Amino acid sequence: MPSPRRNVDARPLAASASSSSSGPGSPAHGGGGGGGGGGGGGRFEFQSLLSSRAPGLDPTCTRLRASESPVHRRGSFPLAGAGPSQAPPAPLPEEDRMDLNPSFLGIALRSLLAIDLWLSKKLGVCAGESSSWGSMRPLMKLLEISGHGIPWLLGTLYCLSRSDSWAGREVLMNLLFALLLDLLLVALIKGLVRRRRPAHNQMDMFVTLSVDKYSFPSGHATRAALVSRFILNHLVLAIPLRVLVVLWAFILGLSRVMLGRHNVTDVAFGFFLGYTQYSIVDYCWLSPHNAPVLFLLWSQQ
Ligand SMILES: CC(C)=CCC/C(C)=C/CC/C(C)=C/COP(=O)(O)O
Repeated sequence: MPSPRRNVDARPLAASASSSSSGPGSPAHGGGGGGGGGGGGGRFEFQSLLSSRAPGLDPTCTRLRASESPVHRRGSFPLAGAGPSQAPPAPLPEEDRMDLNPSFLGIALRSLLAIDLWLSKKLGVCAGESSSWGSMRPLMKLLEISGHGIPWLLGTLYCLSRSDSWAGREVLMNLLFALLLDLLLVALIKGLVRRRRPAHNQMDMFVTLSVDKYSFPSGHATRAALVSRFILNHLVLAIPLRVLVVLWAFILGLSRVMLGRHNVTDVAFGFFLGYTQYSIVDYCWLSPHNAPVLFLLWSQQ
């Protein structure tokens, strides 16, 4: 649902004509059709509406022969009083042409974004104490801490310091590597994309980095997917516990939207990124064979 970047100037054409031919709002400047003319023909639809409906306009507009019509002369627009000696208006800037003629991909992305914003707002039922599920907010915030970077980093370091087997150390060393890689990638993408958190979010999170003012992707969702995949692959757990790990990851992701911290796409991409990060960690798996120095250093601590 593309929306024209500039509003349509509803002034009579004669009034428009008195201003600059490429001024804001003037069709020559790319002001799209008022009736939702974001499509390729929006500019000309707007022009023909004006020339056919507005009474009392300069007759030079209506006297235009078909061959002089702007439909035939792309990039120009007839102006009241504009004589043949006047230079034709400059052609539309490239970015305006793209705006008026959005690709299928552009429309699909904008529609997805609109659905995303609408759904995220609907699901943000714990965004504030006065929200419809506001009483659930403390529970959601507890879940938030369960997926925060600090407890996971400190917990891993603690277990590493207590581990007395090489196998245990190897797994924990890789978990530490995974958590650091996750922090780095999420910070990098947040800094590049710079998508603002939803307007209904209250910024009352426990210890954040400066990039955490941005929402894409959700760091909690990446960690949930990464850690749960890691646990499922490296810990021998009974089936009910495995189900619990998957449920935790899913509910943690959902809670990000319910708390109003994120839009749905932030969480969906976060899950995808976390899942992919595990594949990277698995591919670069650190062991005493390929990273002996790391393991020796740690064992001397
Ligand atoms: C070693 C180091 C740089 C630790 C920093 C740990 C830390 C403060 C992580 C931030 C975790 C956080 C609040 C992420 C934001 O999650 P979203 O789901 O809101 O994106």
